[in-house]
Amino acid sequence: MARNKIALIGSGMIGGTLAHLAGLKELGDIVLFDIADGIPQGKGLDIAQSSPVEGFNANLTGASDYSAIEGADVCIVTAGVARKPGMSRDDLLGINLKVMEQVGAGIKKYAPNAFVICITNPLDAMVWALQKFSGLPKNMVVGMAGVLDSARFRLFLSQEFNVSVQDVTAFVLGGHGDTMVPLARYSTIGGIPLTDLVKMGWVTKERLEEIIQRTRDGGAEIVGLLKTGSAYYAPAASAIEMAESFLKDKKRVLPCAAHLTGQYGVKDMYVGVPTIIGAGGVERIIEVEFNKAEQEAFEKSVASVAGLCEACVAIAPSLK
Ligand SMILES: NC(=O)C1=CN([C@@H]2O[C@H](COP(=O)(O)OP(=O)(O)OC[C@H]3O[C@@H](n4cnc5c(N)ncnc54)[C@H](O)[C@@H]3O)[C@@H](O)[C@H]2O)C=CC1
Ligand SMILES: O=C([O-])CC(=O)C(=O)O
Repeated sequence: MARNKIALIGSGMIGGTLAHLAGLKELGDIVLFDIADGIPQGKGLDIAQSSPVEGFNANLTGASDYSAIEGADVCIVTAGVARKPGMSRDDLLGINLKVMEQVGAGIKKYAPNAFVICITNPLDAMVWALQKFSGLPKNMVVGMAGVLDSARFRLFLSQEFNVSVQDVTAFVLGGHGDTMVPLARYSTIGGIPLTDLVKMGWVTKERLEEIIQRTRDGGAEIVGLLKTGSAYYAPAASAIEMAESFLKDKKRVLPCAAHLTGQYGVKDMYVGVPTIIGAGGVERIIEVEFNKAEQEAFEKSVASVAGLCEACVAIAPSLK
């Protein structure tokens, strides 16, 4: 059986890490693409030279021409710019929207059957625009954010409770911005909801709220430390988990920015919700019940994403 083909559109910090992880996991042959000629070729060659040491088999190539992504099974999009300290993700909208238009055209022409995972920020608006620019089926275009935000929440919880990260589950839904919605009721330690752990005296409500706020600020905390850009190891690992679920038809239950057609009362927008990802792309959207406070927080987050989509339409009226 021929190997899968994985196209990485954008070969910066996340793109390079994606290529390394996809190689180590033998997910398929990898094409790195970037407009900065030399970078994708150099990173591809460097990672390929690690393969005899690590013992993985994958062809890695770099390109600055979209024809190289022809027939890709998966495209992971990180093309664009990242924020620096003092900026919000939303400040990237104007410049990255133009990048999504080019990327969408390239995918439409050369990889119309691919499963597309968008990472570029501001995530929910960019994946929405990318789907429209590419014209690919909505279930085959998805945004990565919830897996990352939930991983951050899981790490902070495992540290707080001194338990293995493997025994912590978490759901962070809504938009990938300051209004994201970490759900304590649907996040667990060994299957026990955090709200029960508060009742059991394992953690106070106030301390849990601090951990939730640190999760919301997780991206900014790293931007503040790195100063030159944003997180890339955990974002890459998160997108690889989604790609693997598609390629191996694992049907993982993962929070992703998915196209909504009325679920959660939202229409024609991408927002973070629990999904099932398998060979059919986003195969199912899981609608959990919200209590009043959760509903209000989710609606606030959706309103913020809607504002960003409107800002996109103001720049690119064809998106309407
Ligand atoms: N969704 C999420 O959870 C996360 C999203 N991000 C976002 O991911 C994006 C990428 O982050 P990094 O890899 O750290 O940035 P980076 O700056 O290291 O890499 C971006 C790459 O895109 C390339 N590029 C720019 N315009 C292009 C175009 N028109 N066509 C093709 N390539 C183009 C650049 O040459 C550069 O190599 C940023 O927008 C960042 O905000 C970052 C972390 C998490
Ligand atoms: O914070 C940023 O700009 C990058 C990002 O989305 C994250 O790490 O969550």
